[in-house]
Amino acid sequence: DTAAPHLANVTILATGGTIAGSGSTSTTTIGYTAATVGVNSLIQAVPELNKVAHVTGEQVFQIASENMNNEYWLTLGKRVNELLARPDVDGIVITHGTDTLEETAYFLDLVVKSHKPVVLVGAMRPSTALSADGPINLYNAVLLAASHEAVGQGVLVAMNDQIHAARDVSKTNTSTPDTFKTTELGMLGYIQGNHPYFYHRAMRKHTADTEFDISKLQSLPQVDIVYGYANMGPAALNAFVAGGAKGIIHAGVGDGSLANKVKPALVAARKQGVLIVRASRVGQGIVARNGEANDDELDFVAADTLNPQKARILLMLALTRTSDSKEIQRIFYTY
Ligand SMILES: NC(=O)C[C@H](N)C(=O)O
Repeated sequence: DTAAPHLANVTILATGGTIAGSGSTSTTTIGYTAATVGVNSLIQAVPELNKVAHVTGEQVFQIASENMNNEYWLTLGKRVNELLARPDVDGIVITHGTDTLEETAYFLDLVVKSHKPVVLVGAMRPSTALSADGPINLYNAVLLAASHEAVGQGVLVAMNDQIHAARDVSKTNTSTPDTFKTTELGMLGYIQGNHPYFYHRAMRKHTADTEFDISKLQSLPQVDIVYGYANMGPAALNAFVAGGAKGIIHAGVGDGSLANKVKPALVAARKQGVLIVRASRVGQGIVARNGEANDDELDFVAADTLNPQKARILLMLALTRTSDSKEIQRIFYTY
């Protein structure tokens, strides 16, 4: 460690993904193997990290992020909270596959109990590829996690020289390095010339200001997503309810409309105690309470601007606190 003594202490928690992937040739950008390179190799590949922080690496798990699950989230969230409670840890970077990176970021945004920076980062090209994006993304993420500008900003995503808020960012392209976008609500800023620049801040409550506590949880309640489309019927919904779902995210068409063929099954599920959240498959815009459906009468919850996969996370955490739908609606307008 050749870093200067005044530098921040940043822990890199590695979880796998393409940033830790390797392919058979330098032009292999699909059909490579994710989650093969260990955290020490990721750090050694970027000696410039030593100029911006005292970096420590820890391999939390090693998976492609399509295999992310609730148990991994609880393990990761607890580890982040343990580390951030220590006075000798100033910030955390999490290397992660990009497929579910936005979900992990939002989960941590809701359960991390600290104002210290937490930054998620990934790559779209494996470490062996020409112009691999992992090393520069990792450098930017460590720079951001070591900065005073990132303190109190909630969990951040650093990709492609941009800074995004966990709640609102999404993966928008299957393969290009500029895939992470906060399309309409807007990203928070840029990283340029070894400096983070912020222009916006997240408005909803996050990190140290949330009401969620995972420290004693061993599991999360089952919440599933049903996808809306023309000719949709109730079969998937009924299967999830029969399979034990405590909550359902209805990723409806438009602004969360309910098809006549599906609505009775949603009402029946709610009568059995299953929480129903109306979200949208569209990707942008509000699903408003009592907008496209009478949520007061149906006892449903509106997702506001959360996409279905993030609404699932908020509903799981809400269900660890309450099963009252009005209280859960308050939670959906708070985070
Ligand atoms: N670019 C990536 O990281 C994709 C990979 N399938 C993952 O999410 O682990």
